[in-house]
Amino acid sequence: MPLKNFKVLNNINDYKDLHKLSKEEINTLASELREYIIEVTSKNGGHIGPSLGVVELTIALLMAFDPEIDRIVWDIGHQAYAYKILTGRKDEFPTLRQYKGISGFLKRSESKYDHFGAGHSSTSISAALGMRVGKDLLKKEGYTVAVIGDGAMTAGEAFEALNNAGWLDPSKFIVILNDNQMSISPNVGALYTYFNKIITNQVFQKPRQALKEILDKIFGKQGTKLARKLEEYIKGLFAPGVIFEELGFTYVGTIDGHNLFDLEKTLENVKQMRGPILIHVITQKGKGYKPAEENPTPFHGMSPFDKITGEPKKSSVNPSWSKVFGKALCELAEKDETIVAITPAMREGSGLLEFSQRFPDRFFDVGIAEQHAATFAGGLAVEGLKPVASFYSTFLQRAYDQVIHDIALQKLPVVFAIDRAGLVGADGPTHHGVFDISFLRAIPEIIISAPKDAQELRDLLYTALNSGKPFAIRYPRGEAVGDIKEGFKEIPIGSWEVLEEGKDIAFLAVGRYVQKALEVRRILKTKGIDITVVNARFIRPIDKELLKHILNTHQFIITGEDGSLNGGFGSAIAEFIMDNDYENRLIRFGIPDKFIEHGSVNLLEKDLGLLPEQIAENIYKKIFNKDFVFMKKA
Ligand SMILES: Cc1ncc(C[n+]2csc(CCOP(=O)(O)OP(=O)(O)O)c2C)c(N)n1
Ligand SMILES: CC(=O)[C@@H](O)[C@H](O)COP(=O)(O)O
Ligand SMILES: [Mg+2]
Repeated sequence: MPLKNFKVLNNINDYKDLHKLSKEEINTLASELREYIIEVTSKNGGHIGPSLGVVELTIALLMAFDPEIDRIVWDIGHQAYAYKILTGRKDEFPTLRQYKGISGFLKRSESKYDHFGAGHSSTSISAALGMRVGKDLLKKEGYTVAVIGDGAMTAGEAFEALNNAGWLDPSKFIVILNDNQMSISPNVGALYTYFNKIITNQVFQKPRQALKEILDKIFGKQGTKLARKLEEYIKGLFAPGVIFEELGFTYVGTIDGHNLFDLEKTLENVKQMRGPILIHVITQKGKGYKPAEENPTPFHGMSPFDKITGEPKKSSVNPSWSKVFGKALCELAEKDETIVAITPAMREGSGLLEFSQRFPDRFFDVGIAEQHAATFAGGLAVEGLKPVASFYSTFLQRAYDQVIHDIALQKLPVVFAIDRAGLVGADGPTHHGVFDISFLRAIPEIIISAPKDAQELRDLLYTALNSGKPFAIRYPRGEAVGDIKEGFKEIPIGSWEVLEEGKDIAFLAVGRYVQKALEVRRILKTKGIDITVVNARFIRPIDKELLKHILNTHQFIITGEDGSLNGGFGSAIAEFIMDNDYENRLIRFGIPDKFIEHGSVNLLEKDLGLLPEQIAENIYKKIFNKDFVFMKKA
C-alpha cells in the first residue's frame, strides 16, 4: 500500500522534523496522521479509536521530549500508531498487525523508540519508574514519561506504582493520564466517577488558587496550622486531583488533549517542576472519524471495515465462541438466580453484553483488575452464589496466585470461562492464550475442560455450574463450530469421547484440535491408515480408563492442543505413559517453546507445521519413515 500524497507527512522523516514545521503545518500533520491511520486500519483492522484519540498528544510529546534521551512509555501500546509513524515506521505502517509486518503494540525488538513492550495493561507507571530510578542511579540524562489511560488506571498495578513513586519522590518523572472516559466499554468504578467529577467541576480550579491566596493573606505567608488545615479541608472538597496530590504527585489538569499547542506548553512547563507530576489530559476516543466517535466500543479494536460507512467488511457465518457462551449463560441464569457473571473490563469481547443488560444486578464489570475479579468471584462463591468469571486466557495469567490461593486451595466453586484460548492472530505474542493449560494443570482440585463444538461448550458450562468445584472451560477466539440444540446435558467429569474408531494410531485431541484430528484422519485414510479420534474434552482429570484402553490397543499416540507443549496436555499423556510403564510411542502437536509472533492464525499455524495436512504428513513420516507430501505447492 503506497503512502498517499500527504502534504506534510510525506516530507518529514521522523519526529525530529516536527520542530521545522509551522503551526499550520503541524495542524495539517495531525489530520494526515488521522487519515493514514484510518486508511491502514480499514484494511488491516486494529486499535483505531484509541490511536485517533492521541494524535495531538503524540505530536506534543515528541516536540517536548526526545525519545533518543527521554523515555516515553505507552501503557498497553494499542494507542501508539501515530507514535510508530513518527518514530521511523512511516513506510512500514501499512504492514501493521500483518504476518511479518509491524506489531500492533510497541515492542523493544521493533524499534529503539519503543522503550518498553506491552499489550497487557497498566504496566507503564511501574516500568517508567524503574527507568527513572535507573537513570538516576546511573546518572543518565533525560525525562521519564508514562502515558496511561483511564481504563488502565483502574488496575492495582498502576496504584502500586503510584504508591511507590510518591514515596520515592523522583523529579523528571511525569505520568500522563489520558482520560477519554472509556475503557473498551464505558469505564467503570469509583475512580471513574471521581475523574468524571474532576472533568465536570472545572469551575473550582481557579477559586482554589484564589482561596489559597486569601488564606495566605489572613494567616500570613508562613501559614498557621489552622490555615493549612483549612486549606487541606477545602482542597479535599473542591480541588481536582487531590487523590494524586495526597500520593505525592503534583496534579496538573485538566488539559484539553486535542489542543496541541496548549499541550506542548504544559509539557514544557512541567519539565521545570520538582517531584513527580501527573498531567490529566482529556481526549476523545476515535477523534476525527465520525463512525469511531459515535461508536467508540466497536472502534476500540476493529476488524477491517469500510472507510466510508465504518461497517465491518466481513460478517461471520456462525456465532463466535464468546457469543455461544454468553447466550448459554443467559439461558441458565434465567432459571437460576444464584448465577452471577464477572468480567475484568471485557464485557463485549467475552460475550457478556446481553447478560449485563438482562441481569444488571448479577453482572460485575470490575475494571481492568484480573486479580480482584478472581478473588471477588471466590467471595461470591463463599456466600452461595455461582460465579462465572470470564477471562481472556492471556489476561488470566495476571490472576495465577488468586486461582491457586483464593479458589482452588479453598475448593470454591468458581467457573472460569477462559476465552481466546490458543493462538489469537493479529494481536500476537502478548495476547496468544497458549499458557493456560500448562499453568492450570499444575493446580490441584481444578477441573480443566475444552469443548469440541458449540453444543459441548453449553454442556460443559452446565456441568461446571452443577459441579460445586473450581472449573475452567477454555475455548478459542473466532467462530464456533457445530449447531446448537435445545437445552443442556451434564457431561461426566473426566470423561472423554471416542469420535472415530481406528487401529494402531490414536489421536487424542483437545478443543479446536478435534476438528483438525478428524481432518487428519480423513487425509491419512487416503493412504489406507485408519486412526482413532478421541475428543479429550477434559484435560484435568484425564479419562484414565479410556486412556489405558487406548494405550493397550494402539501403538502410536498423537496429541494435539491449542497451547504450549511445555507442561500441556501432551505432557500429561507422556507422564501417564511413563508413570504406568507403558511403551507406546507418543507424538505431540501444539505450540513449541518460543513466543509466537502476530499474523493470521492460519499463517502462524502453517509456520509451526500445525495445519491438518502438515500434521498428517508429519505423522506419516515419523511412523513410516517415508515422505508423504500432501500440501499443495503454492
Ligand atoms: C491486563 C489486561 N486486561 C485487559 C486488557 C484488554 N484491554 C485492552 S485496552 C483496554 C481498555 C483500556 O482503556 P484505557 O486504558 O482507558 O485506554 P483507551 O483504549 O481508552 O485509550 C482493555 C480492557 C489488557 N490489554 N490487559
Ligand atoms: C488491546 C487489547 O488488549 C484488546 O483490545 C484486544 O486487542 C482485544 O482482543 P479481541 O479483538 O480478541 O477482543
Ligand atoms: Mg480510556
